[in-house]
Formats: sequence, structure tokens, C-alpha cells
Amino acid sequence: HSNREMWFRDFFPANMCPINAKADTFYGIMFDAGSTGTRIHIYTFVQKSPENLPELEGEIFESVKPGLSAYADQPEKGAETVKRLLDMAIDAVPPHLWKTTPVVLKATAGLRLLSEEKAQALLLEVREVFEESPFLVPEDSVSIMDGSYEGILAWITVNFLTGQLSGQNQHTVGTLDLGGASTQITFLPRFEETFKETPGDFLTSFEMFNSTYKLYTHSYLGFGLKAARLATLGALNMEAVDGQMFRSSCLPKQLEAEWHFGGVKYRYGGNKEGETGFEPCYLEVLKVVKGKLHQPDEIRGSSFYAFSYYYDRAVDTNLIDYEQGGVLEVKDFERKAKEVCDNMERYNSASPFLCMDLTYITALLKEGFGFRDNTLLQLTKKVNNIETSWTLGATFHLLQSLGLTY
Ligand SMILES: Nc1nc2c(ncn2[C@@H]2O[C@H](COP(=O)(O)OP(=O)(O)O)[C@@H](O)[C@H]2O)c(=O)[nH]1
Ligand SMILES: [Ca+2]
Repeated sequence: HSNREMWFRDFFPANMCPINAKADTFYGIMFDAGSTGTRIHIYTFVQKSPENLPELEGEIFESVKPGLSAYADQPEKGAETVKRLLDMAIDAVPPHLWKTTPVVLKATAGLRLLSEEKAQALLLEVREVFEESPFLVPEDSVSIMDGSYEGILAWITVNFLTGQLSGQNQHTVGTLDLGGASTQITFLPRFEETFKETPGDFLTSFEMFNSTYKLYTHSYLGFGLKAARLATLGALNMEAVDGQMFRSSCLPKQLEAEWHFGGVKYRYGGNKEGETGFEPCYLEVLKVVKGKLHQPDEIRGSSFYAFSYYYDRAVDTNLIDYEQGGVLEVKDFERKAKEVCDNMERYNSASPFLCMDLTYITALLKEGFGFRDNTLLQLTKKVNNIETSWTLGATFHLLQSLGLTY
């Protein structure tokens, strides 16, 4: 293999490599246009010498809310939020490297749910912002990412950061991402049975770091945490929601409020007269997930890395520490859901959706994917100070395709 194909091989912990005085730094800028927010990840790499391959040195991260899809009818205003984040990169990247630093934006489920016309208008405005910047704008620099890549690239990120893609003994870990509008599950099947039982479009071969991985991955559109709230309320994909009140047993009895998502306003409230609490809520949420997801047998006994809203809701309910993360069992989410749903007055100061969110997470894991009560979930926000996001995997892929490293 040529050196060029191997550049990524030594991306590993800096302390394992000799310090080289002729350190050469380069950058990659990746935007995540998610359904609930837009984020910039500016990655720094160091090429210590021509013989040594570059190492990931660090990340600068910033985010804004709401996401691009909230600007469905004001694409210029949406692009303005991207511009403000890109201005950070102007400060972070030394001027002499601007024109060799690639900038890419990939949109996920928020834009997938918009009409083609509105989504393209947003992407066009963002593309103009990029063209006006001093950075390298590759072809297809602004696009909606395919859901299967979202899962694969997050899997690459987590397994790279945990050191599973290097060396001989690779014990890769599966990943669970719960976004606002979609959710992904990805793992490397170990059993031949899994390949036989799995629908073809759930299996994707992916080449990275000189290996080919045949991964199980799927992105479920409409099964993100916020989309699931709407589905539970019966408001998902409704044409006209104006003025209509959506009620649920998962919400505080007396609650009546408004909520904006994907540029639409929803009115929602508690079951004033009817039941509330975990039992009726679980039944409501079950209708959203039961029988809707593929359940690979193989995952029942294995542990997974979980991030995004799995992490956020575990933090909100003190199941894990915000900085440290932690290891949970699926049944910990269920226990917490019961505690919150059956004492909604006590948790009123937190989000009114806390009961619904925890119940949904429980149902998604158990009845959706088919995990066991005692399945271990490693909740992680950062590994070695790098965000666990598909954006790092996407940046490796980008640099590789541009041959930017030599
Ligand atoms: N760990 C981590 N979580 C992130 C990052 N960016 C967004 N998230 C989480 O992703 C969730 C929101 O999902 P979002 O990307 O907006 O929706 P999607 O389009 O459906 O994927 C929230 O829980 C965020 O905290 C990141 O860089 N690192
Ligand atoms: Ca996301």
C-alpha cells in the first residue's frame, strides 16, 4: 500500500509519537446542520513529518439553535446563522491555511423532512456563504446526508476515538444516536445469522483506514426524540395543526402550552380529566414504536455506546454526570421514567416533556430495537476531549477523498 492510502494509520494518541520540531498543522471544518441546531466542528491535525502520518490534535466546537429547518421560509436568515459560525473558523485557522482548509456542511433529518424546494433553497444560501468565504469549497460541499452515512460516520468516530480501528485486536462497539428528528443504530455484525436475517438496505460496506467494514446501520426518520413527541401527541405529519390542541397522558394534567418545531407551531397539553402517569403514557408511546423497527437478534446481549438525547436526558435526571457520562442499563431509563411520570408535579420545573421523553427512550430501546433490560449502555459525550459526533468520521472521509494529507 502506498503511503498516501495509509496516512490515517497513525492518527493515534499524540504521546505515542516522538515530538517533532517541524510540526505542521492543518484543519478541516465540518458543519452539522441538525434538526434542533447547527454546529461547527473545526478539527486540527498535525503532520509531524512526511514519513509520519497526521494525528488528530483537537477540536473547536460551537453551536447555535434553532436548526436550519426552522428557517424553512427565510433561507437567507438561516444561512446567516451558518455565516456567524464560520466567522469563528476565520479566527481559528491561520490566514495562510484558509485556502487549503475544506469546509463542508451536511444536513440531517430536519432538512430531510422539509419539502425538496425549501430544503434546496436553504442549501443554496449556505453554499453562497461558503463561496464568499476564504476556505476551500469542495464539490458537493453542502448537502443532505444519507441516513445510512449518519450512522456509519458516527460509528467510525466512536470506534476511532476509543482506539478500536487500529492494531490487531479490534473489538468495535455499536452506536446509538438519538437526534431530534431521526435515530440511528449501527454495529459490526459478528454472526453470519445477522447477515442472513437482515434486510439488504440495512447492510452497508464502508471503506476507511484501509479496512472494509460491513456494517448494520439504519436511520429511522421520524423517530428522533422531538418527532416522537409529535407522533405521541398524534401531530406528526399533520397538514393543518393550527389551533388544534393535542393531549397526552405523558404530560402534566393542567399543562397547556405551545411548541415550535420544523417551522410549525403546535398546541399541546395534559389529560385534564383522564389518566396520567407511566402506565398510560407507556401505552401511548408504544403505539409509536411497536412493530416499526427491525430487531436484530445479535444486539440483545451486546453493549452499545449511546449519545445525543440519550445522554442529555440521562444528565437531566441525574442518571449520569454531565462531564463524566457513565454506564447505564436499559432498565435505569425505565426506572427513571416511572419515577418522573408518577410524580409529575415534582418534576414540573424541568421540561414538561421529561416523562414523555424518558418513556419514549425506554420503549424505543426495549420494544423498538429489542434490547434486554440489562443491556449496558455507555453514555458518552466526548472521548479524549473530542465530541462523539458523525462529523469526525465525515471529516476523515473528506480529507481522504481530497488527498489533502500529502
Ligand atoms: N455528543 C454530541 N452530541 C451532539 C453534538 N451535536 C449535537 N448533539 C446532540 O444531538 C441531539 C440533537 O439532535 P439533532 O442533531 O439536532 O437532530 P437530528 O437532525 O435528528 O440528528 C442533542 O441531544 C444534542 O446534544 C455533538 O457534537 N456531540
Ligand atoms: Ca444529529
